[in-house]
Formats: sequence, structure tokens, C-alpha cells
Amino acid sequence: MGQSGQRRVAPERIAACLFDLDGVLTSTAVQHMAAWKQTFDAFLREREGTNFAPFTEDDYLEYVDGRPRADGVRQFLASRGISLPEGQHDDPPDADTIRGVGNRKNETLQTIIREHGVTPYPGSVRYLEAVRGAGLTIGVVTSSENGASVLDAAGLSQFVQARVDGLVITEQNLRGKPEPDSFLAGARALGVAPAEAAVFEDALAGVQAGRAGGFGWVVGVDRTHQADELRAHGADVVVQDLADLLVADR
Ligand SMILES: O=P(O)(O)OC[C@H]1O[C@@H](O)[C@H](O)[C@@H](O)[C@@H]1O
Repeated sequence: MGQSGQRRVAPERIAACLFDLDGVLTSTAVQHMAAWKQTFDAFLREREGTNFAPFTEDDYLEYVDGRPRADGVRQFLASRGISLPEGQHDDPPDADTIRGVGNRKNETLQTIIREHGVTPYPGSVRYLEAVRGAGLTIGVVTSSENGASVLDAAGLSQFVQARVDGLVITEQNLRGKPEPDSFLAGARALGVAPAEAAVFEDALAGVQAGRAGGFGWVVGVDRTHQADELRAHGADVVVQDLADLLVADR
């Protein structure tokens, strides 16, 4: 299907679409947040006693959402005046290091995913089909080290021509979102300039990365009532669901 005579899936200058995963294509952002809450609340309770101030959704959206695992731990603990030694990537989950706390959360996340499964947003699947049908290329750019398994579990790997995930970010020593490096790597992998690529993101750090990289179209996906913040951090347009983009004239 060409784009002439059809509603466009994206502005004409766009040849490639780079999708964040958790919260954009799949509903796993909710599972990440639940795993972080369990992990941080247990950590704070042990450190500060039963009067500890719990980890909130606002904490998640500001310090953790969209960022690589260790960056999320470091940022959130810093907001509470706590610093831990960095540790090593494969620290055991009971280590009181940045990496250990992150790996604790990963164990919890994997249990939650095993119990509840992974669901793609139906509107996102429809949009992916339309993007593919319109002849645009598709990449996934996620900070998550679980990116490949989540895409597989959601049945979405068939759409993806390039994947930059948390493991690639570590291997290639890229700076995490809100820096643009991972999206720039995604555009390189698809052979397009940033101006020819669109970024689809639900996280403030993610739209910020899209803006910082000079991407041609930054779409904020508002899953948590933060449309104004998404715009303020760099979204050109904000939708509730990717399928909303299929009805808009442009
Ligand atoms: O711990 P993982 O699976 O490597 O994920 C890192 C981050 O990946 C992002 O996609 C999520 O928005 C964050 O919530 C998550 O913390």
C-alpha cells in the first residue's frame, strides 16, 4: 500500500518509526512500576523503618521511567539522599549496590511477567500493521534488558527490523535516555537520518531523548495523564493510543 490516496501514518518526511516498548507497544510499563515499587519499598522499609516514605507513581515517572535499570536506581535513591556503591552488572540480587538493587527488581519483574504474561496494546498492533503496510521501516528502542523476550512474548518480533535494547546499550556503551544515543543507534541501524525518523514514547525521558536527537517527529503516548509534561519535554504531538494516529488527517 502506498501512501497516496490513503491517510498517512506519519508526516511525509518520515521513512522510519522508532518505538519505545514498555508502555508504548506493550502494557509492561505497569509491571515495571509494580516491580520497582516492591523493590524500593522493601529497601526503604529495611533502611528507615516502618515510617518510610513509599515509592510513588510520581517517583517512577520522574526518576525511573524510560531509563536504563541502573540509572533508575541511582536517580531515585539520589532523590532520597541515598547513595550506594555502583557494584557490577552481575551483582547478586541481595547486594546493597546500585546493580544489586536493580537485579533484585529484575527478579521481581520476571516473576510478575511469568504470572501475568505480556499484552500488546491492540491500537499499537493496528498502528504497526499500518506502518509496515505503508512501507516505512520499524525499530524498537528500549532501555530494558528484557526487550527481546517481551517482544517475543507479545508476538511483536515479526514487525521489528532493528532492536536497540538495554543489553545493546551496555555493550555499545551508549548513554541512556534522556540522552539521544539509543534512538540515534536505532536510526543508524535502519539507515535513516534522525530527521527522517519518528520516535514514539510514553516516558518523559524518552520524548526528551527524541527531541535532543533532532528526530523528525516525536510522538508522546499518554498512558498516565501527563500530556502537558510530555509536550513540555519535547513531544510534537500527544495521543492516548497509537491507533489515534490512524484517524488524524495530515
Ligand atoms: O530492568 P529492565 O528490564 O532492564 O528495564 C529498564 C527500564 O526499561 C524501561 O523500558 C522501563 O520504562 C523502565 O521502567 C525500566 O526500569
